Amino acid sequence: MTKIILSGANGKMGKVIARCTEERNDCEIVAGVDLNTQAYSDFDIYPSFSECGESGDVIVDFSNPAVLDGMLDYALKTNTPVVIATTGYSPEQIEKIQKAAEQIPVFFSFNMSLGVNLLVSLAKKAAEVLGGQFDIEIIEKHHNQKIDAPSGTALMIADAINDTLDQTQKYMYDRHAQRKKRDKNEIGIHSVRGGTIVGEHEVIFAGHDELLSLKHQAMSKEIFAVGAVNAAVFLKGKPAGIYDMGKMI
Ligand SMILES: NC(=O)C1=CN([C@@H]2O[C@H](COP(=O)(O)OP(=O)(O)OC[C@H]3O[C@@H](n4cnc5c(N)ncnc54)[C@H](OP(=O)(O)O)[C@@H]3O)[C@@H](O)[C@H]2O)C=CC1
Ligand SMILES: O=C(O)C1=N[C@H](C(=O)O)C[C@H](O)C1
Repeated sequence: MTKIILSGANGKMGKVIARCTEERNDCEIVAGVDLNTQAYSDFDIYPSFSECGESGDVIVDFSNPAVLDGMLDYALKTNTPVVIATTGYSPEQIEKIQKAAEQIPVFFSFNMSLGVNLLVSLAKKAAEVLGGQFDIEIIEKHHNQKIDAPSGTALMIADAINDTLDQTQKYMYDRHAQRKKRDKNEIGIHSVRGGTIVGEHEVIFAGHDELLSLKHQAMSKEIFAVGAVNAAVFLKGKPAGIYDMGKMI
């Protein structure tokens, strides 16, 4: 039985995770952390990690970048593995996560769905073949409650393509102020926000008279919850290091 501490317990994803663990017999939530400490299930919710009086086997985090420092302090002090799904981190925060992974197991992915993991592989393959000849643009669409833009997944896809193309690409987030043609070595990244869109990511490779499009559409938040809970069960007992979807499936 994997005992989970749920960070962001009162958020949209936190509540889906709580529901998802109730249907499983290999894990349970023993405590939550959230600014809103109102309990809705049979575990207590603490306002911060420094006030969390429980211990668990793994922390699962869908919260806010502001939680990172306190969460990593707690995880390092108590030697607790962490599944980090939150997006919107600064480069310094990402470095901090990587440093923590030298001491504890950290599962870190901006998208916990199976399909996006495959989309990343397909986009890398397409970039290998078409990079340099086709223009690459990423369009992400999310609900109107999302705080960060572009999405963590859009950046993860762009980084994977850029790795394949030997870091030759610049990211272009906004052409509003541009008074020039598109640069050959750029990846355009565009964000749409509206309604209850769960999450869509499309990568287009636009060439002369032809266009290739790779698209993933999330139909529910459950796909992320299932991936994150599977990651928590997978992470228990693993040695220190950085893990992602590719290492789990
Ligand atoms: N990797 C993946 O597959 C996925 C990642 N995500 C990411 O997960 C994160 C959460 O998403 P979602 O559940 O939709 O967002 P919500 O805003 O619904 O939930 C976040 C929760 O964290 C709480 N919170 C914010 N700041 C703090 C703080 N300083 N200390 C303690 N709790 C805090 C919020 O409280 P309050 O509302 O009071 O601010 C809220 O209850 C986002 O970064 C999102 O991008 C989402 C889906 C999939
Ligand atoms: O905030 C969300 O909802 C989501 N965020 C993640 C991201 O920023 O990529 C993943 C998913 O698309 C849903």
